[in-house]
Amino acid sequence: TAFLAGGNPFAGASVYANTFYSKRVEAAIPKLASGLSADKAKAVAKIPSFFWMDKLERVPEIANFVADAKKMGGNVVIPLVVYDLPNRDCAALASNGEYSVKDGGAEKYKGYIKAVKDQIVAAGSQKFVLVWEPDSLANLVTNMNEQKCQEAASAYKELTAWGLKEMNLPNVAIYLDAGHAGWLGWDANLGPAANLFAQIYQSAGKPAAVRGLATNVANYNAFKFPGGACPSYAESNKVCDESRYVNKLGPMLKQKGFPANFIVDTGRSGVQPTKQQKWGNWCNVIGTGFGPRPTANTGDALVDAFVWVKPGGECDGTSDRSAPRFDAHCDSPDALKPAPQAGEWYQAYFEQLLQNANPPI
Ligand SMILES: O=[N+]([O-])c1ccc(O[C@@H]2O[C@H](CO)[C@@H](O[C@@H]3O[C@H](CO)[C@@H](O[C@@H]4O[C@H](CO)[C@@H](O)[C@H](O)[C@H]4O)[C@H](O)[C@H]3O)[C@H](O)[C@H]2O)cc1
Ligand SMILES: [Mg+2]
Repeated sequence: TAFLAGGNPFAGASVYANTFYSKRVEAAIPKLASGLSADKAKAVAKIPSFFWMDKLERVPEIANFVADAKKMGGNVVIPLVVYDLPNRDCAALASNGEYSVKDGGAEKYKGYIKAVKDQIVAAGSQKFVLVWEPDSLANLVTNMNEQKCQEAASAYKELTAWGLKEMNLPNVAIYLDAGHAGWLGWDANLGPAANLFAQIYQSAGKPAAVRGLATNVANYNAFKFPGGACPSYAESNKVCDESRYVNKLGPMLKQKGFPANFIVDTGRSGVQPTKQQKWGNWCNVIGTGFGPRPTANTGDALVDAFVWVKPGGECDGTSDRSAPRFDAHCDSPDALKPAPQAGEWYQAYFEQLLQNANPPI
């Protein structure tokens, strides 16, 4: 397709920093703890992060971004996350979505995808980069023991292949979510993961709009671990950073007929090693900082860009044991508390990221 004819959709492009996030940062400034710089917070509002369409009612925001992006002129890409599968986040409780397989969720999801497609088609030549359904396929690799994942597995696969065909548009570049080094980088998981991603790509008819995979979305791993040695929490997993993960997975996928490129979420990876007590702890991890700034100059031919997919300051899940969607991971000793519901603004977490940013903001 025209957009991807040149290969890397981020090359020579400016990435749109959306007004939904910048408004949240503006509102955070008067509440900043003393000692934190309002100017630094303002600077973060201009760093592009992805907008998560985590419910149907958020889809019309796209039109606002398209109008706003027009003012920038030049080669702009609008970054969005498609994130509303039925039985979403099937192995966890914190980010469950509005649709469930049991309750006609597959048909409702098709309505959601069509609503996104309508907005993208209406945007004419405006270009979009889509991260596709964080955690979904990764959960099918490692969590088929979870009842909600078992129940959703065929829906995840069928709806993903169907959705990619629907979204195979000339002004779209798509990266399927591929978990991260600490999730699928283990020897036991790499093969099954490569098989599943290649299978989905084939069953979707190898869509030209699919550029590859997104890794480390909403997680904290380094792209390249400082000094090369793996942190203790990586235990026996030698694939302990995203650079090793993509350079292992990429050739496996190419061999299976899926010539994937990658984008890596560096939004919360500024502090290494992290303070995770267990590598599998994913919720509002303490001590983290904004990481390497978004760029297409990654130094790795397989990696199109470093991106900020999880918007820093948006919560991973509530720490309130009595609240809906409470997941014990968010009450872990290495999770910042008290935390609001997933997706809500978490002021203290935003301040933590700002304080610990590396490189500094
Ligand atoms: O050979 N060995 O010695 C060996 C040892 C251990 C092995 O097991 C592996 O251990 C890993 C942990 O170390 C597990 O990885 C964790 O899996 C969780 C889901 O279950 C993920 O959670 C998601 O995180 C998302 C944000 O990233 C959230 O948005 C989402 O809500 C949330 O659900 C964690 O990131 C991810 O780190 C693997 O499954 C597991 O297979 C395998 C082999
Ligand atoms: Mg989550």
